[in-house]
Amino acid sequence: MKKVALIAHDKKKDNLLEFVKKNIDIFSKFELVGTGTTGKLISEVLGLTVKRYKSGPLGGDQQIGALIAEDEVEFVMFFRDPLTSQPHEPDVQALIRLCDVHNVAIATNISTAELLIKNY
Ligand SMILES: O=C(CO)COP(=O)(O)O
Repeated sequence: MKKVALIAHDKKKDNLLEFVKKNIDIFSKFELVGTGTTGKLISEVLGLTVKRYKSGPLGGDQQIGALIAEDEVEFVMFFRDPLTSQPHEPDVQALIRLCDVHNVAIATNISTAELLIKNY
């Protein structure tokens, strides 16, 4: 079973939390990985085991990108905040690029996430 990656920018964390909670039966079937703060929140609030990497601005997006490059990731939920400037925007773009390079599904908003999760 491949991993599922969970990432959200600060203003989108509640949305991701709500989405994972709503689909907890599906998410609990996967090995979950996430960036630092997102992973902590999901494991603390929902009680799921999430392997946490570094916080996004400190390299977490790149660590998740490395898992994608190793073909270890089934899909990515990355709820981005397009209205707030991110100091690590190049890392965000690199992660999305690697999803395209390796043909890994990535949902960057709830509507896409809803469609994606219907496959599972
Ligand atoms: O910044 C992020 C993704 O780019 C997310 O990082 P955190 O989960 O540590 O907030």
